[in-house]
Amino acid sequence: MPLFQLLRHHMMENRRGLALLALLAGLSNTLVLATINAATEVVGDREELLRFAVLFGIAILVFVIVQHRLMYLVSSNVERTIREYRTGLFETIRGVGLAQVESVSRSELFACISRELRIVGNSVPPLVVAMQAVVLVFCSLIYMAWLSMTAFLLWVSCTVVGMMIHFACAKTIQLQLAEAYVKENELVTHVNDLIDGIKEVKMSQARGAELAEAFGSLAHGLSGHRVTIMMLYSRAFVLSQVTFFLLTGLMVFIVPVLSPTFIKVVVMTTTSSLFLIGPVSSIISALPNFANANASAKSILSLKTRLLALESERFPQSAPFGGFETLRLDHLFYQHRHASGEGGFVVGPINLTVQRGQVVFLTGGNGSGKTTMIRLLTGLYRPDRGAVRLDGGVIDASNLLAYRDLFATVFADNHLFKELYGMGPIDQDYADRLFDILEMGHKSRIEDRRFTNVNLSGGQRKRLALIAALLERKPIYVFDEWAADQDPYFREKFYRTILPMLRAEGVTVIAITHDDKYFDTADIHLHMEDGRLQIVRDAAMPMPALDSVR
Ligand SMILES: Nc1ncnc2c1ncn2[C@@H]1O[C@H](COP(=O)(O)OP(=O)(O)OP(=O)(O)O)[C@@H](O)[C@H]1O
Repeated sequence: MPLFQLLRHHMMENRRGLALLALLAGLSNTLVLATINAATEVVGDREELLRFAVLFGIAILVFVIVQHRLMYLVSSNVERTIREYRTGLFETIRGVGLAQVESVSRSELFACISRELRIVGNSVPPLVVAMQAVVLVFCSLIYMAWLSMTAFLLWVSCTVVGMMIHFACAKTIQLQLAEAYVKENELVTHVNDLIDGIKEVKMSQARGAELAEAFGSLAHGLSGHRVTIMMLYSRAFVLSQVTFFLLTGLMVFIVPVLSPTFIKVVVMTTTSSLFLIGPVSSIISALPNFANANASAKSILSLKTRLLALESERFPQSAPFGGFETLRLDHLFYQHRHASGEGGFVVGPINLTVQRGQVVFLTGGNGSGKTTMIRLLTGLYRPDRGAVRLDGGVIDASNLLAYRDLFATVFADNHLFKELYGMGPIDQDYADRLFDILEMGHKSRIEDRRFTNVNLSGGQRKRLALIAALLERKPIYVFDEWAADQDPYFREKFYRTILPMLRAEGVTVIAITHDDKYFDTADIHLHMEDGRLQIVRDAAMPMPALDSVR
């Protein structure tokens, strides 16, 4: 069962304590019942009655203490499991290769990390009550068997019938829940569309109306579905309750006929039966929770299995590279793969040599392979063939993390982190200088290692991203069409002030660009066409620094 599979680990660690507490809770509950029944026999005897009252009080006290402890133990174990799943999913995503992480559905991931795990957590208190009720029912049945075997057999057979009815209903409910889950995820996808595409939605009445209609019809279908599920639950509940009413009726009307016992045994078994209705009802009402939590656990486990099947990139930590003199791409070859497994666009083989301190420009038409080439160069994609070499040494799994740490990047679809995660001590003078050059001081600043404001225009956000990258003080900078978002004034600053400043600092810059006006600022100009790399100009070397071979 998925829910048990999900919670098993920590529950099994504490299984003895949990079993003991659940048993004690059930026994103390049964003791309450037995004490009441026994007290009804001695109503005239004050001394006896007092003794039973004390026993009654002790049973309740034990119940309260045990119940409290049990709930704490279960809740803390469940919350620990939820926490571990959340961080585990986060880490798994972090560890999956870039080429594969894009295949993960965002809405499914968000749903699992928040909604599904919460449903599992919320299902636990009613499930604990239900578990105790199971123990209580079990103990009370033994007590009832001791009172009257006939009453016991009647009770057990009716309960079995009631449970069979319930499980038959539960199967249908499970199927309906699985369908509702799919519809809920589709709803989330539509909300994502609305938020991510709000501008496009606002700009077209027809688009907005159609999206709203699709959402409305999904929501309508889902609410109808939910009503059906609730009605199925209600039917199951009513059937179970009726079974119990019939059961209690049997105690009063049939047991005296079948059993040659005294009237007081009939009264006691009836009391027991009535006493059991509460716990059994809590078991029944926990079943919807259980079914919901089970469906959620199933989706969580399924996502986890799919994520684990993706190629993980757990590379070992290695000593950082102090710097480098020569970076070489040696017969690099990479082929994109479609979700079907079919091979796609091919980049390479690529041969390129870059010396420390050089400024390299990469140009090329849309879809020519520039981004793919940059991802190979930065180690985000692993080449199918060929090697990246740093000062002659091959970059492989053993030193890839240290290699990636050589780069600071501003990608075209860069994400601007408000918090400067992973940055060492910030050089405040350098930061002030960068804010001055990029004229961002009046818009934002750095306080407590975070930007005070990131609600800015696209171009301004890119300028902050550039500041963040430069503050990393890495030996290689990669900029993917950074200047595309800037006006001519800041474009000029980028090519005529920032790049020369970086060259003077002895760092290497590799930039994808289309600004032909500034091509003179580069030491090497590369051009990409249909996955092949060509050298346009190499100011530093008489011989071409790269050759394109296919
Ligand atoms: N994840 C992917 N899976 C399959 N094919 C891909 C993937 N990413 C890119 N491609 C394909 O690889 C080719 C090169 O894409 P790439 O993004 O490297 O080009 P680009 O030169 O950066 O383009 P642009 O200037 O438009 O950003 C394209 O034909 C594209 O469809």
